[in-house]
Amino acid sequence: MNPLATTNNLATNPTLAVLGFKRQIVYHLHFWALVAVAPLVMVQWQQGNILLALLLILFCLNAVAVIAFLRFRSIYFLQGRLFPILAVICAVYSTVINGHAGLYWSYPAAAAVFFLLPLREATVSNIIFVASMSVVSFITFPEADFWRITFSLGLTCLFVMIFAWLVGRLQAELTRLATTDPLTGCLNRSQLADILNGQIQMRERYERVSSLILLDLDYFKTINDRWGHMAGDRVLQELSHRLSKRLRESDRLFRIGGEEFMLVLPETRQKDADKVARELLTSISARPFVEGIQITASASVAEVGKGETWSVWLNRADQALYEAKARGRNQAVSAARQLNEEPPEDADGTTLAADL
Ligand SMILES: Nc1nc2c(ncn2[C@@H]2O[C@H](COP(=O)(O)OP(=O)(O)OP(=O)(O)O)[C@@H](O)[C@H]2O)c(=O)[nH]1
Repeated sequence: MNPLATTNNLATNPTLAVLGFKRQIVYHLHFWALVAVAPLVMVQWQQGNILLALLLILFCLNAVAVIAFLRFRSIYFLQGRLFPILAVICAVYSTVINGHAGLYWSYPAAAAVFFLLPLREATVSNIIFVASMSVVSFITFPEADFWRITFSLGLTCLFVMIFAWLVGRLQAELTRLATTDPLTGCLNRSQLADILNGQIQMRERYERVSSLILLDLDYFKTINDRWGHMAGDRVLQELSHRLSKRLRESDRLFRIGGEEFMLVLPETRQKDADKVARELLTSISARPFVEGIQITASASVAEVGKGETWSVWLNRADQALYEAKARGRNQAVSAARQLNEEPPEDADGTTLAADL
């Protein structure tokens, strides 16, 4: 896959969009820095600054490697970390030997650090950078210049740090908004394929078997009709609260439709997932919801089968949910296994909670 494709085309999920955005930043910074710095190699070489010219060659080689790895291998060469380190070293050394001509490069170098390193790492690096530049300018330039350089470079760092921090927060907030359902806070469908595929890989590679539960409220329409939509919304909120209280931290809770939820239980076999489903249905029917609303739910349970895709896995669970509804609701049904699959050791019929 082209690493930059996620933002050139429309990304298929929010996590990929953020990844694509970060890759674009790394790619463009390295590309344009290469264009700007390559001619300087000749200039410094001709001026006899051999060490600086060699450092700049190293900088350019790193930029070429990062661009090539991102384009053709979809990976970060050295995590993109060599750029800020070399940029800072070159800027400090160039200021020592070239005076103001070298100093000007410290401003883009300081800004680039914030776009390439994690915020905390970038802040610490730039504090060290500004301190080094202050020492160099104190030794190299008149006192008035020393103050100007220290404050202007410090202020540049502060502005870019605030910008990078706010962009990071905005990214996190947009990802949260794009991946969760605003009413209940559960995950929405955007994460569904990724998470189910992750469980399938765990099964294929490590024989770690996961299960999923589909859960759908019974006759929810009548709640809306009788108590109104707001009450219906509060039931859904309380339901997601009750469900998440019973789950482990590694479990994932999705709202995949109006009153339909999906729970992914990593490393949980069918038998244990059946038990969880029964307990969830009990927790729904045992106590009334807001305004004394009494409601039940139907559920289906499916362990991931060997070699099956996420849509086949989900489809098996869907069929079992239809069956739970058809059998009179308020019960959980185990999904039929794939045709080519052996039955579980403790297969005991399909209806699990007819006695609820
Ligand atoms: N309050 C509220 N209602 C919703 C929301 N999303 C979907 N619904 C309602 O949920 C109801 C679902 O109705 P049906 O699909 O007939 O399902 P049901 O009444 O639960 O019947 P069964 O599933 O067959 O037991 C519809 O009336 C939708 O308007 C929501 O976010 N809030």
